[in-house]
Amino acid sequence: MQQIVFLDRDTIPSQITLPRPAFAHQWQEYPATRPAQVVERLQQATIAITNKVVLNADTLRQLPQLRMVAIAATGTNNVDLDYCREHGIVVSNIRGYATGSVPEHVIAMLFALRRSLFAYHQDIQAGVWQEKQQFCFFTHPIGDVAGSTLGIIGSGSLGQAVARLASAIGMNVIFAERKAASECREGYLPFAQVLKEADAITLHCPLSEETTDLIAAPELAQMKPGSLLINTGRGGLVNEADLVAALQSGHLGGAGCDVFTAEPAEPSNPLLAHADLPNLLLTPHVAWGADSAIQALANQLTENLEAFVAGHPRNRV
Ligand SMILES: NC(=O)C1=CN([C@@H]2O[C@H](COP(=O)(O)OP(=O)(O)OC[C@H]3O[C@@H](n4cnc5c(N)ncnc54)[C@H](O)[C@@H]3O)[C@@H](O)[C@H]2O)C=CC1
Ligand SMILES: O=C(O)C(=O)CO
Repeated sequence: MQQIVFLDRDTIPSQITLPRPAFAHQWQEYPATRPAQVVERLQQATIAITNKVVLNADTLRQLPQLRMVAIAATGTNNVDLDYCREHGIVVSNIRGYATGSVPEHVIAMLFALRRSLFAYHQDIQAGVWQEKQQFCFFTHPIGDVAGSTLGIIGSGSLGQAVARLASAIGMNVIFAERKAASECREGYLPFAQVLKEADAITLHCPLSEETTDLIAAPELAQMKPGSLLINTGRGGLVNEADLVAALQSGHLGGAGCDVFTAEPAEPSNPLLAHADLPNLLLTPHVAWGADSAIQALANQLTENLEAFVAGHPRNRV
């Protein structure tokens, strides 16, 4: 009988139905799991479900029963895929479930930053209006989203879905070729050219060795003055301290960050430590968080388990 252990069940909110697989199984779930608890909790497991709990080689080699890791997310950077491949552990992820939710979050951040919504809210709270003589006041830039250029890094399901929504609101969309590439595929522009030409950049590639610190001081310096950076990919794609410096210097117009190098982010994280910057918008990794998206994720998770047990794994990574 399959022994299924879900390590971080509370990442799926209670209003979402998580269908139980139809095959015979024992199910054990934990609201959350600390690194030190993983090995003990997965000792008998044949199938581990994890959203963000890290399963590295050190942990995996202590789990001889494990046959499948079902990642309850698209991003796979919390699991040592090489180890799993070499040791016959099937890994599956969830695909294309948030093509409504994430793009809406990205576009919401773009509008909020381009129109300085957070900054105006802060000024009203600080009593700035009472010092002015008019029905309105202008203390922060307000620009147009329509007609501006959006640079997209990562052209998978989310990059493409963001492109569709951005085009619908009148943005010009350009896709970046990989940073290290010497030639450009059709439909892509060189990475550096996208940095230079875009009024806003949005990140939709996976976190890997190749993409860690993809955007750091040199790349931020190449971005157009006043441009925006939106990161709903993974925190490690951006050097957080360098991003804060680019906002403080006034070179960057604003940044929207949904993901952080460590989550939950500590108060000492550079972005949290500067969360009062008027042009920095932070959300706690909730771009995927529309109920419709999470329900689609939950359904796909069960389908992945059933396909594995039926002998034809799907969404293998
Ligand atoms: N904040 C949130 O709530 C969510 C964040 N994510 C993140 O978004 C990422 C993308 O999701 P999807 O579009 O569904 O994945 P996907 O697998 O459909 O697309 C990823 C794309 O990135 C490209 N890519 C890989 N390495 C690259 C590189 N070095 N430079 C440029 N492009 C590269 C791939 O070729 C692919 O086209 C996930 O890996 C995950 O980290 C995903 C869902 C929700
Ligand atoms: O699906 C993903 O990769 C997410 O980050 C949401 O958990």
